[in-house]
Amino acid sequence: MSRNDKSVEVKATDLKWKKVDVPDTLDDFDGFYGLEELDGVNVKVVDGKVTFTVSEQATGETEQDQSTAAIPNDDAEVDSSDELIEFKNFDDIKEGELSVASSDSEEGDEVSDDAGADADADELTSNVFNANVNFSEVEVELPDWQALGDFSMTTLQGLSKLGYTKPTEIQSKTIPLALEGHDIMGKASTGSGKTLAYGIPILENLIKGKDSARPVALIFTPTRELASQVTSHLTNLGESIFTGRNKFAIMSLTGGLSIQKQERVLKYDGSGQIIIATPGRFLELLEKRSDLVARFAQIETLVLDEADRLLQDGHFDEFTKILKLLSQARREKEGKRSHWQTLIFSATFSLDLFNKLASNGQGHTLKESDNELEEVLKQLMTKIHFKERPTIIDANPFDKVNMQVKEALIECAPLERDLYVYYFISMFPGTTLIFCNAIDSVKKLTSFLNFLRIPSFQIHSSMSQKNRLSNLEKYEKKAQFNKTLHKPTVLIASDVAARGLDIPGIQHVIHYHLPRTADVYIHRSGRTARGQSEGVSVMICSPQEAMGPLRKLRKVLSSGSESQRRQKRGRGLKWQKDVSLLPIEVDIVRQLKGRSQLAAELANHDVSSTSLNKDENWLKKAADDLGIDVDSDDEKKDVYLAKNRNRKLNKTLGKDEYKMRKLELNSMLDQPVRKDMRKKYLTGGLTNLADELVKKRGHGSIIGQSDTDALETLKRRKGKK
Ligand SMILES: Nc1ncnc2c1ncn2[C@@H]1O[C@H](COP(=O)(O)OP(=O)(O)OP(=O)(O)O)[C@@H](O)[C@H]1O
Repeated sequence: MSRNDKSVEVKATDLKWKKVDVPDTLDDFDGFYGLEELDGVNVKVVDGKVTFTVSEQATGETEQDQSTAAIPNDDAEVDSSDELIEFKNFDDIKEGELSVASSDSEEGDEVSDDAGADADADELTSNVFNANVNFSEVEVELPDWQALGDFSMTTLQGLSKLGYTKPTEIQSKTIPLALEGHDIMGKASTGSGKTLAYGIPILENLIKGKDSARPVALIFTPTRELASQVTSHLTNLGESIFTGRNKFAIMSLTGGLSIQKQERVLKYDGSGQIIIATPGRFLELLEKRSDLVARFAQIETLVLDEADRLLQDGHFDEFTKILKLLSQARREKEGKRSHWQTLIFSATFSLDLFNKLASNGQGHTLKESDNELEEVLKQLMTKIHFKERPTIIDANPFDKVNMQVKEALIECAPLERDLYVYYFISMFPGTTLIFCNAIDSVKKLTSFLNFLRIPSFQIHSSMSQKNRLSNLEKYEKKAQFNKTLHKPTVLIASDVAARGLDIPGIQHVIHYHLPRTADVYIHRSGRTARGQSEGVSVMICSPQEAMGPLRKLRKVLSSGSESQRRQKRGRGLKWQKDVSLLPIEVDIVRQLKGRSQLAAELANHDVSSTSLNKDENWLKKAADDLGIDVDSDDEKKDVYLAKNRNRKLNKTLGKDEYKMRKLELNSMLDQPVRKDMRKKYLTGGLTNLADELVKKRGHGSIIGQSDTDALETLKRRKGKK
């Protein structure tokens, strides 16, 4: 198509497909192997959909001319965009799918009306072309993204491939300013796309940068998992930049992995242009290799993801040391005036952070009327040297918990937490992430649920990095498989997994223990309802907790300036009205009680005996290292060790006892749980349960229970109020 031709968009079905003769060796199976090709057509992906444009001149000609016009002759200028389209995996296309595309349909074929043909054409385009198009080889248009800035085709192709046709609110507000180099403090709810809000401008700088030796950005995250996730998010988005570029251009630097290997990789040309690091490991590297200080002092952008967490606890000291080293080196090399761009993001710039920062400085306690973010920023500016006063972008000014999260509460006796976790997962067999405040509880709950034949995986901070990542992968794989069977899959974690982790498809978050602070609650609950999806967050607490920690938590969550809240919700809600009680089917709880108790005993045995073995091995190893014999009486003499040992021994079972309980539990688990226990016969009562069973309708493991979706159950309940 020559440049000065105007082009018009045409449907796939209106294109002049040309059959390609298939060699005689292949039986043609009624065209199933029929290859079709096109030329003189410009392919473009707009808003994620494949479109075809041909020159206006070509569409106005006769059938005969069009077919020759479609074949560029020697002297006609062949536009680089003219393409022969060959679709890979042709045999993936179901038979007849292309029949809509071929213009020379056989005589007597049923000619569907226009609307029907259009619908078929759209279906064909989506099934065949969008599913098969290789985004890195076609031109992409994403108008809503391109309105934010002049993006490279690499970024647009990456966004198209990921299916992100529209930016989220925090992305729309952040990206234009970030591209201009401004300092930004961004706040947006969990799962709202903050990673790409700072990631896309940085990727654009990498793509457009001329000097592959100059580092572009340093991104700090509080946990290794989050660093590895941000690395894969950015690598996925910018996938096509790696052809002809060092594959370590984007890399993570975290603990738990070999520091020697990381040093070696950093020596390759073009490596580490974008670094995603945890402060501890990064500081270790800077202190070990002064040349890295000079190198990374040249960055264009510094990012603090989960900034409030990074500036709390242990991270803060490491972080300020890193900034001091880099700022000093920058001043020496490029003078006082030169400074990198700083972007800080979180879903919670919490009061706790403010009070911590204020307590170290000359700050004052925040009054209700103050603007929380402004005050936190004032404090931050005494700790972090910004290039200018950062622009505050608050994409979530009113609500703290993501609006797409439906919250609920289960009140139960302190010793019935396990039973109600089992009840919830039995009733709502989806994907569930359970948070515990203690690692011991994580271990016990994992064992408890596995005894109840509920596939459960654990991640907590005392596991090695390798085990944490492999358990996360095992969970995701199992969840993918169980989803097709409508069976539950559970991940149980300590708060190391509370922040930032973007685990696909988590439907429910359960707070087995109430979190210690409001921001932990917000981040935990934000592991569900990612992107555009919705989710459920359930707190399990005793009546005593309901009047103590829960009351405090709900009041902090429902704080924020009252006028803002009233404006947003029409009237301030009392905290009790914020959260609905999860409806409980008491007769089902009763049926689950026996098996829950047995599983709890078996889990206690498992965890205690494992721990006792570990203690013994540790004691033996310590004695060997000291070259002394361990005398069994020594333990008895040490009061603490003896007490600790007895506590664990009391939870272990004898071999026969263990076997008996396991047999008893398994025979119980083979009995179906039945809603409304009083129904003796499957065919009696209002619903014919036998019919439901045969047709596999309703619940997979509770006969007579139809609801399997917690979100719908809670929405329906909210509607009743
Ligand atoms: N423009 C977009 N359109 C659709 N999905 C998106 C878009 N941007 C990001 N996502 C997806 O939304 C999910 C959440 O993104 P991300 O992890 O960046 O959220 P976040 O705000 O950083 O969350 P958290 O506060 O928990 O760290 C991810 O699965 C991401 O791939």
